[in-house]
Amino acid sequence: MIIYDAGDLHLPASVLTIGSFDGIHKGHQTLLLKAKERANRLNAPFVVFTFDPPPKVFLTGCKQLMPLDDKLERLKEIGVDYVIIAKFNKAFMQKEVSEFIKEIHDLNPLEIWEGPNFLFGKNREGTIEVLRKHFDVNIVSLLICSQGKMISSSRIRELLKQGEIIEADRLLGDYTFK
Ligand SMILES: Cc1cc2nc3c(=O)[nH]c(=O)nc-3n(C[C@H](O)[C@H](O)[C@H](O)COP(=O)(O)O)c2cc1C
Ligand SMILES: Nc1ncnc2c1ncn2[C@@H]1O[C@H](COP(=O)(O)OP(=O)(O)OP(=O)(O)O)[C@@H](O)[C@H]1O
Repeated sequence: MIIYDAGDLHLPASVLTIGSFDGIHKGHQTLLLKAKERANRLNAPFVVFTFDPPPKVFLTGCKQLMPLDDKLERLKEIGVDYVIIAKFNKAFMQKEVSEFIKEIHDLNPLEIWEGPNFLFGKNREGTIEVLRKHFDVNIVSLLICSQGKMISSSRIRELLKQGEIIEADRLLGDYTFK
């Protein structure tokens, strides 16, 4: 189910992950599949809180790897129960860390899952340590590629810019979730 306003969703329990997830590359897939596994284990709905457009696209004008509809399709294949899509704009960006945390409380996450470099809130002031004061936050290890390089949406954008389509595709992965 797709929700456009986080305030519209109140859950007694959930497993949550928050992020841009542009491209749903292999690193994202590792994180999403781990969170899904935990949601199944805890018998709680799996919620993804994402942004449209991805914050980096809005802030820097860089190329978006994947249209929103494709992202939603991938998330459905992974078995996400609820996707919250926050419109990322100047007004949303001003939201304080404490206000965002209040919204998350309405989802009653039993666990939040992120990668190690996750930040959130106005001026990117929200860290994993801040989030841990309120929730059980779990971190997956950063997935790197076989040459030891970082897998990230930014790196894939860079590879595409340089015409390295095969390498970019490799990092995006083949989406065999079913
Ligand atoms: C309430 C809120 C406010 C944000 N404000 C800013 C901001 O002022 N500057 C910024 O660069 N990013 C801002 N972001 C985006 C985050 O830096 C980050 O992109 C987002 O939490 C997704 O994490 P990810 O980039 O690891 O996917 C904000 C995010 C949230 C949730
Ligand atoms: N290679 C990776 N391994 C594990 N988790 C990752 C990896 N890349 C991103 N994540 C996690 O996925 C979530 C969403 O991150 P985000 O969409 O910003 O990814 P990103 O690839 O780093 O994007 P960008 O390069 O545009 O900043 C965050 O919790 C982040 O830590």
